[in-house]
Amino acid sequence: MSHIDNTPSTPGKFKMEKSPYIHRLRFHSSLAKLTFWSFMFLGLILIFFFRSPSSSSSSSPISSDLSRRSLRTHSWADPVWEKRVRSSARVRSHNGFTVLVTGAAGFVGTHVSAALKRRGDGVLGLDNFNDYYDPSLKRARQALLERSGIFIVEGDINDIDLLKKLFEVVSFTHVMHLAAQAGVRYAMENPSSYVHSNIAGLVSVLEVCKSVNPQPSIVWASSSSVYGLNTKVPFSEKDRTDQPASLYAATKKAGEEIAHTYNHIYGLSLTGLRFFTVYGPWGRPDMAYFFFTRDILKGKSIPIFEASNHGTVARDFTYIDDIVKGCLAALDTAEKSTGSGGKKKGPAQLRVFNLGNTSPVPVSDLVGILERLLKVKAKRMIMKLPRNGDVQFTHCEYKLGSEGARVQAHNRSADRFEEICAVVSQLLWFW
Ligand SMILES: O=C(O)[C@H]1O[C@H](OP(=O)(O)OP(=O)(O)OC[C@H]2O[C@@H](n3ccc(=O)[nH]c3=O)[C@H](O)[C@@H]2O)[C@H](O)[C@@H](O)[C@H]1O
Repeated sequence: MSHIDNTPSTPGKFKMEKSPYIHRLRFHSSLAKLTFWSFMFLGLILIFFFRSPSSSSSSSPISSDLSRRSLRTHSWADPVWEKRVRSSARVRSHNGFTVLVTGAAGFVGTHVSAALKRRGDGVLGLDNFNDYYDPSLKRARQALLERSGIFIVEGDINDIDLLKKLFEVVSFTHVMHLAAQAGVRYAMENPSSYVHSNIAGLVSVLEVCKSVNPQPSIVWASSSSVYGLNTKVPFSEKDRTDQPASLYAATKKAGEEIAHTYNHIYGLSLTGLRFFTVYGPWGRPDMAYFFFTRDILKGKSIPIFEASNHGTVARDFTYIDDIVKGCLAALDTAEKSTGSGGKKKGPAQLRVFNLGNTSPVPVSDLVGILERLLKVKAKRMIMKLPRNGDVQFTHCEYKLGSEGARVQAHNRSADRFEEICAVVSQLLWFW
């Protein structure tokens, strides 16, 4: 792949280094040691738990508990840690930016971080490596970024003390805020994770950004899902966004309103990007193109949704390289925030842009492409579109000559939909 230099195009190459035979041999000889150290470790945890002051005060607020935990685990006083942070954020090109990328071990975060670094910007990553999907994929992306000199600090965006510390060490000119709880259907299972990351997390990032001096410009990930149950196509930024069909969409919509507030009160420069079903190398295993490929190869049935009256379900699938170009263009065109130290000094830029491919593809066609490239016939199971967050279609509109033309200019050209299969089949080492 051309888009991440000097790195393998799939994480499979990392996994290959771990031989299953080596694991098996080591397993028997290490079993006794493992049992011994497990008991030692358990003992230490129990001692720590009973001696810990927080274990006796169950009434302490969650936030301060989180903050205490983070203070215990971060090695902030460690000059080596600070050196890594500074070195990762060092600008290597004339007029380059210093960018804090949240969610850097995520799918989009990894690609954006690598692209920024490649053109000479300073990049520091932040990620909590949660287990929404297999964290080993996030670790593999981390290893990839490390090779190009990008350090990912392990921590949560809700950890205000950590965010403040990062701004103390580095004066970021921009924040690329991509950390979020993704996936529309998972919101039925774990609603609070969406509130925690997409609302509380966004607020804590903005709280810190508004307080520092100088304030950074912020570009952040909204979603095509904010168009919700709208039936007018294509979706324009001017369309209504008050009918979300999932809690995910509602939290992204809330994010857009929160952005308005911080822009209005504190003069933060804010650009929200509505991503349309992003796909590509290093993608997320919870997405349909991923598990469809896995299940077709396993001979399992594929649930293909259709709307009432056999209506087609379609998505404006958008290739990752286009999204990266849009993110970089949004950073490049972002104006400076106007406030400082929590005080607004004048009106600041506030923008929302669609980032999509502008040509929706029916899900049944996606399965057809996978069948052709995998050379395996899928067992199609046509199902009624469930009422758990899915919308019938998404369709991105761009207006040439509009304010967003520069940000969106790149997104109309590429249609690499057929790369899905090649990429995903290489990623199947996860299963
Ligand atoms: O643009 C967004 O804002 C969102 O894009 C993505 O959501 P979606 O567009 O729902 O992607 P994805 O799950 O791959 O389903 C693809 C298609 O397969 C259909 N689908 C899905 C599952 C299934 O079992 N059967 C099926 O037909 C399904 O109905 C759909 O038509 C991101 O995950 C989300 O985080 C957010 O960024």
